[in-house]
Amino acid sequence: MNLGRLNHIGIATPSIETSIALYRDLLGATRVHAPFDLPAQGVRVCFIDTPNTQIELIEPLSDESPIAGFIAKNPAGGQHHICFEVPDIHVAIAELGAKGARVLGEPRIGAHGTLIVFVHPKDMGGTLVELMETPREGH
Ligand SMILES: CC[C@H](C(=O)O)C(=O)SCCNC(=O)CCNC(=O)[C@H](O)C(C)(C)COP(=O)(O)OP(=O)(O)OC[C@H]1O[C@@H](n2cnc3c(N)ncnc32)[C@H](O)[C@@H]1OP(=O)(O)O
Ligand SMILES: [Co+2]
Repeated sequence: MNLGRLNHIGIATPSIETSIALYRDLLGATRVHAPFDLPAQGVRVCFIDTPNTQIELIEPLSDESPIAGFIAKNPAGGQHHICFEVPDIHVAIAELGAKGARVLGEPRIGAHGTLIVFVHPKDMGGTLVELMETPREGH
């Protein structure tokens, strides 16, 4: 598996609008994309561009959201996951499994429209890691 670029840092929040204001007004973020719902993943998402990666703000869409538990434990939100690009998600899954790491669920389409999976935080030193298949040119 070739670990690629840091595609985004996932920040869980109880309110995407509140978090947008923080990044825009406190940190001077200038490229804030329009928020959108990702019902299949149980989250509302907003990408904020930085020069070398993105911030991915994620807000639970319901109590069944995979991040509802995180927000219950961290009511103000906080850093949730980091996402790296990989050339081939299936190769990554096979190699991680062969090394005994738990890959959570089946690959599914993420917020950037390519296949993603998550590695259990307990197998990555306490950090929830998302792997995302590198977008093809022009996508
Ligand atoms: C997909 C759209 C978008 C994209 O980029 O394309 C996204 O990234 S959306 C992101 C939201 N989706 C996910 O996070 C899916 C993967 N996550 C999961 O399956 C769960 O969140 C899971 C399994 C990591 C945790 O589930 P849950 O919170 O229900 O379980 P526990 O509370 O029992 O937690 C178990 C254990 O893990 C620790 N934990 C939980 N979340 C995190 C985290 N974000 N970072 C680090 N550690 C985490 C939790 O503290 C528990 O540890 P323990 O020592 O047992 O208390
Ligand atoms: Co993500």
